[in-house]
Amino acid sequence: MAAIELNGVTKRFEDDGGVLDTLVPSSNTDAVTAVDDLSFSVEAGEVFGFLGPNGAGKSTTINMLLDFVRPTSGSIRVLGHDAQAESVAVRRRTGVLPEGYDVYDRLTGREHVEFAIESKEAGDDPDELLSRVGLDADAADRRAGGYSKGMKQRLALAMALAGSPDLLILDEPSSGLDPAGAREMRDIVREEADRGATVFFSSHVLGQVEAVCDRVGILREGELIAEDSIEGLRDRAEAEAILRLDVDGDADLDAVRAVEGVSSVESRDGKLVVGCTDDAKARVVVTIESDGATVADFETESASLEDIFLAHTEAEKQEVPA
Ligand SMILES: Nc1ncnc2c1ncn2[C@@H]1O[C@H](COP(=O)(O)OP(=O)(O)OP(=O)(O)O)[C@@H](O)[C@H]1O
Repeated sequence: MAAIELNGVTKRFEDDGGVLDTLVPSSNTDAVTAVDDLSFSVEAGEVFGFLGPNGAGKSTTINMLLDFVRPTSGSIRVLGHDAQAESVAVRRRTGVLPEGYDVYDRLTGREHVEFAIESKEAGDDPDELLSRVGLDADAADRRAGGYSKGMKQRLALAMALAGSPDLLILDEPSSGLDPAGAREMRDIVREEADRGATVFFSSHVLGQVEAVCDRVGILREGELIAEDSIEGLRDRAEAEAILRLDVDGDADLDAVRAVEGVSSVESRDGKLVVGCTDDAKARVVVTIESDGATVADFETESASLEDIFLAHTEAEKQEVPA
């Protein structure tokens, strides 16, 4: 069974502060399409990494799963419930670590977790949850206003874990955590998946999701541009070469993009960087030179997973090299 299912979901924020109104004329130039005809599903028990650069629409999607934001069109089901009509049922069964969680300065860490346990009508031991995220009894007794950024993030995770939710939604969970903290967080994600929870994990850092996710979806400008297992992405990376070229003169980038086997073309550090299959390398050089430019030098290397991610997310930033 799918734990999360989106069908043709679009969210346009109008200039009225984001209030849903499908009757607002589409000619409204101040409107932002945060999510554009998005369809995908996450299976129960899966750890799904939701990747994308800043502003891609990740938080908007999460807010729609929880009915904090209403889609302009399309339908969303979460844990078998309609995300809008049955949002109370969804939230009861979901633990959320929101991006940039603001603590209540004057409440202690323990009081935060007690509050989360009560609101889930659960019977967890608050100290156990706190120690699971690495906050000891001393920290539990302190007011959260004095916590470091990483401690606040740990506290938010403890609150999300209250009541052993069927679905965990973690928005940039590693932000503010040191490497040891990020590792502990990943261990908890795996433990939660092992007990059968579904984990929906958003991040703009590929490395964070690579170690822990079964599958990833890459979002760019509100659209899902890739959906694959980490293994699938790795296979793709192995089949790809990265070509870094020093070009004298203006290369016709559209012509390079049109070369069979080319998946990305962009300018990085004054070089033209082309992602392509191995056999397309010669065609790329010929295409550049047939247009009057000269390839002064070039080097090739295998693509890393990071390259694949950047190729997908930065494709709009293509420019002619200086
Ligand atoms: N309430 C809002 N009103 C107007 N525009 C909004 C609102 N919320 C988000 N947006 C716009 O929607 C787009 C997607 O934003 P969103 O916060 O969903 O991206 P994100 O992928 O979570 O980014 P980040 O990684 O920076 O958190 C952006 O262009 C943003 O400016």
